[in-house]
Amino acid sequence: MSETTPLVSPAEIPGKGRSLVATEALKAGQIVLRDSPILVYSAFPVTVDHYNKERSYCSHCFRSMSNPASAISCPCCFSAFFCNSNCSSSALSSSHSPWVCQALKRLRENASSLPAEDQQVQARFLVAAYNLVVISPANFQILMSLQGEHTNIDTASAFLLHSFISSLSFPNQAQIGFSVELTAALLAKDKLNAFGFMVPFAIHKERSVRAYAIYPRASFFNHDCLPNACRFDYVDSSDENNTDIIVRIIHDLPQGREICLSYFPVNLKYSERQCRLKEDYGFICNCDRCRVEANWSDEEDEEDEVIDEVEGEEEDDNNSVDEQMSMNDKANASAADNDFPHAYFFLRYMCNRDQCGGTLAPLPPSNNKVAVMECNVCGSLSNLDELCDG
Ligand SMILES: C[S@@+](CC[C@H](N)C(=O)[O-])C[C@H]1O[C@@H](n2cnc3c(N)ncnc32)[C@H](O)[C@@H]1O
Repeated sequence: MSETTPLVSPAEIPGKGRSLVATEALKAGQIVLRDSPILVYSAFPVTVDHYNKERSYCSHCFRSMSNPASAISCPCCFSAFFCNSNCSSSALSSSHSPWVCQALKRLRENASSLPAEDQQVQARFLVAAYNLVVISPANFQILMSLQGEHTNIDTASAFLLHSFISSLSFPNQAQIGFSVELTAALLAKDKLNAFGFMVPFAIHKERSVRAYAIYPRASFFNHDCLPNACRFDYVDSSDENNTDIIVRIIHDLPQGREICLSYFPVNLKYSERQCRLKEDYGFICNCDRCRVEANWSDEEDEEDEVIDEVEGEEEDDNNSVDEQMSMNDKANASAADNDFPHAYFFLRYMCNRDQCGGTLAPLPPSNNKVAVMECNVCGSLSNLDELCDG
């Protein structure tokens, strides 16, 4: 997308805050946003068990390390690993500045003061966020302008994390009003706006996140349980901007339509979606799909649960896949049913590869008549006609 002809522009949507809407009619597969992160941080806790995992990804570009044994480690903190000397030297003036290096060293040495693994990851975020004050005050201001208030965060947790950061002084601390409220507000911004880079998809391997990134413009996308756009990342590509996020339209849209992503795999059940949106994002979803599913009878929910239970006995640790199966079964059974008007979405836009749960969007439109769909989780490509025939 060029800066002069944006295909989406910010708008205020009643009850949903800021959002992005189409400035013109959009074609399936069109890229509506390409955005570079203001910060990226590792998703691994700092405890020893994770040491090897962390070595598998470059601490600067976050690409998979082709040969972890040859990674260049930071000689000062021994907590950062780089895939080559370019990443190592760029990191020293940005993501792994001397202050970050000192902070990560302290974090590793004092991991017992933050025993919960998610707090160690939050501490990594805070280190990356406060590092912006030193390396890019403008990006720190952008971060501060994103959604998320200090009141969204548990006070005890904010105090604990703030006391860790307070043990490391950094330049301009006074100018930014360094306080526990500021730390809590930053944590809230992370919670509401961070996107995860997954570890490469592999069958029979649990999905997990390698790093989190925060984007200035992609943070404006609101959620819908039947999204009309989905986001792709190509972290392992050799592209210079490999941590950019790319958002593509799933199907044609008219001008003025709000562009929404789903904040999690679309195959979750109504109750689970509502619960996650309330707990993690602080809102009650009232999208078209939720309005329909709110009226589904208890028996329908129980039917799904029975299918889940039977499948769960075979594979207890993969709930989302079980849910996908029941949603797909249901979609096949009632594609023309008014009770399930969004069945078409599951048939057309959900990846049917085992244990994937990704969403499909066409590749950008070309002269080629056949639409090629790409899955945003496993990356598989399929021909739309084949999918429909299937
Ligand atoms: C990533 S931000 C999206 C941009 C945000 N609306 C803003 O004004 O900056 C996520 C937050 O947007 C709001 N939001 C997103 N989708 C929503 C929806 N479908 N209904 C109501 N609020 C929504 C919630 O407050 C959520 O925590």
